[in-house]
Amino acid sequence: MLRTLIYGARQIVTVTRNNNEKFLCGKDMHAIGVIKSDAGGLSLMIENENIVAIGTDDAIARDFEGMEIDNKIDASGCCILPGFVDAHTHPIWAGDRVHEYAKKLAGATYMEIMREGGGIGFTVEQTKLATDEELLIGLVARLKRMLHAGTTYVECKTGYGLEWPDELRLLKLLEQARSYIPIGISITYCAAHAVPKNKTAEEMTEDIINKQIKALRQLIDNKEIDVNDIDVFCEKGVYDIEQSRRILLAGQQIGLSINFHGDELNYTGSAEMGAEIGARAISHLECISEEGIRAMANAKTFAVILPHTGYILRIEMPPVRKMIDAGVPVALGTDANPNAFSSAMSISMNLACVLCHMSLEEALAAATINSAAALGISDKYGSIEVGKKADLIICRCPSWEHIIYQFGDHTHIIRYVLKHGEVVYAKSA
Ligand SMILES: N=CN[C@@H](CCC(=O)O)C(=O)O
Ligand SMILES: [Zn+2]
Repeated sequence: MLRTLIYGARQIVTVTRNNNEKFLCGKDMHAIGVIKSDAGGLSLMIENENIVAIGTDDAIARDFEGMEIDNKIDASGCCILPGFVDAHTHPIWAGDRVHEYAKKLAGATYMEIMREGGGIGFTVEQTKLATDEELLIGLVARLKRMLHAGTTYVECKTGYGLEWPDELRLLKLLEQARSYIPIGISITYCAAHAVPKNKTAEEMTEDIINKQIKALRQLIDNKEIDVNDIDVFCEKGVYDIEQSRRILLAGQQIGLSINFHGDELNYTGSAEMGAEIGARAISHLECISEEGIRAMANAKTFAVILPHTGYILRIEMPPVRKMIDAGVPVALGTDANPNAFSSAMSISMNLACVLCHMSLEEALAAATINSAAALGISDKYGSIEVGKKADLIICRCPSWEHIIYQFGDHTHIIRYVLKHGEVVYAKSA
């Protein structure tokens, strides 16, 4: 057995307060657990991959007296937080879209660019032209940036292939990435991300249901690929509400959880439809209705908020305060993709606080335990609790809030990132 001790910390941010909460909602999102030391430091003991004890340095030293400790990490002057869980990313693609960024700054909308063949269509073309090796190198480099920014688990969507052979290639590369980088990966199948040129949404709906999802089922049954969720871009001019419902239900029938893009640029009724069919999570929701908020609160469907997207597109932010007050569990993601080019959850949290009016505590709960729950993994990840996986960030700062407050400066603050108890990133002195 490998035993690792982290000692001397100023604060340990457990996030959950009563152990075993699988997510936080309503007022509980603001009341996160933080252990502070009045005198002396705080310790956390890890055995193999798991957290086995949390307490003062003195108490942990007493409890483990005489036992062999293989690694010791000095966290004096530091705060320990759970690794961030990024609940929504599109990390596998080729060809950037910096030229479109300039167009957007000059006033072009997301849909205007998409209708001219840019946006997702442009990235699909560039991705098709790239070799497997190029795609894998780009993917692993992006995942590495995320890991160094404190993300220890990430949802990764396909969606720049659209048709089966191309989507299959992306699935295989996402699966391969697991052996190149120690970050947790939850794969989401998102062939319904856009409609390919010369096809209609109806033709693609049939193709995805009758061809792609059937082929996917075989791969999953043969244990060739571990896919978790099914996704659709449910949006005016992309997949309509009924096409989205059919695709999502077909995915659900092969055992995938429903986790999709809805009510982003226009109100489509995605929130109501998602809650009705048992979606675990719906992302964006900038245009959600009051009825949609009630439906998601009742169904306890996670709202995955992506503030970087609203910021870059200069669109109205989702009504996050109303959602939290109504009891919708709120999670957070970077949306990392060639439109919203960003990989740091600390930046998403800052934007969530300033632009979506979340408190620091709510933003952290959304970026940890709730994002883990939005991916169905909060039994093991998303908080610091005895028995959970030791996915941790050690930050040098006077109090944990600095990781959000010091906008864009996470590289200066994060000293160590641990995945399953192992140091996978250490800031050079
Ligand atoms: N809205 C749809 N999909 C992505 C954007 C992907 C892209 O533009 O390449 C999103 O979540 O923002
Ligand atoms: Zn997205």
